[in-house]
Amino acid sequence: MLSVEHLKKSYPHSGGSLEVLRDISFTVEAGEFVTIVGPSGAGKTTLLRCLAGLLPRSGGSVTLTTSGRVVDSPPPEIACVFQDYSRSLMPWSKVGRNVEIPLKNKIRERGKRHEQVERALREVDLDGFADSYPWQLSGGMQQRVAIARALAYRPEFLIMDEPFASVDAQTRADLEDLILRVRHDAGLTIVLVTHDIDEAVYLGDRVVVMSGRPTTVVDTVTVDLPRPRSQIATKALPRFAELRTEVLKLITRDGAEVTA
Ligand SMILES: Nc1ncnc2c1ncn2[C@@H]1O[C@H](COP(=O)(O)OP(=O)(O)OP(=O)(O)O)[C@@H](O)[C@H]1O
Repeated sequence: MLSVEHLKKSYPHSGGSLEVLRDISFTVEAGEFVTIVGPSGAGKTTLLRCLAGLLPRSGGSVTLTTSGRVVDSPPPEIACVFQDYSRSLMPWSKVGRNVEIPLKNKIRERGKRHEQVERALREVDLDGFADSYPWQLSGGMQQRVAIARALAYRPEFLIMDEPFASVDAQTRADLEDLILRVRHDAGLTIVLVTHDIDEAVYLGDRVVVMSGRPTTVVDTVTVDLPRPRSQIATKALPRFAELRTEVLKLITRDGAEVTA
């Protein structure tokens, strides 16, 4: 379980300080899919970077309660996928190598590493593409490489920052379903930030709604929609519409801009 308690983050700004996260507390249970929405500039990326140990906190704590580890640097249990696959993949390295590199310290034996790479590429339906370069693939395929790289690491937690924001609508829907499938198969715990309320409700077990800056948690909405989810059947449920309205009301209470 991941526990976030009274997390605070300010940045130095114009000789003073910019308070971004004022007081953020929530937990993520093992195996849970938690989505986070909030207005632009609320500090969602800042929050994820603090959760992943990539950014020092100004106060509060982030703890992996199973191991008791306080997250002060990137922990081995967590892997991240960011929005901009074009910046996160190395264009000069083939797909297989991109997926393999983070494994180098974890798995010393080359053969085992390659097995893990092939398995991860299969999980995202990219078997046969290990010898392609990222620039030879479509945007959606490149983001699948970034997901495979995270999966190959066999993390307990996957932290995703707007991972589907740079692809077209149909690819986005396909990637959403892919992540639901791999999460189910690998028993992953996922925290995902999105601007898109439909996506937050469709994917999540709970939606954490953040206020505008200086940011607090406005509320957490439990998504009591049946699984497995389906782009057509789930989104046609009256309960889906009720939940998206509930989240939208919580966000717009703050006067925020969102994709609804
Ligand atoms: N490294 C940094 N140094 C100084 N200020 C920063 C830094 N990173 C982010 N900020 C500021 O913190 C605030 C929150 O930024 P952040 O990117 O975390 O928000 P966000 O909710 O993810 O935004 P968006 O929804 O637009 O992607 C912004 O005002 C931003 O300018």
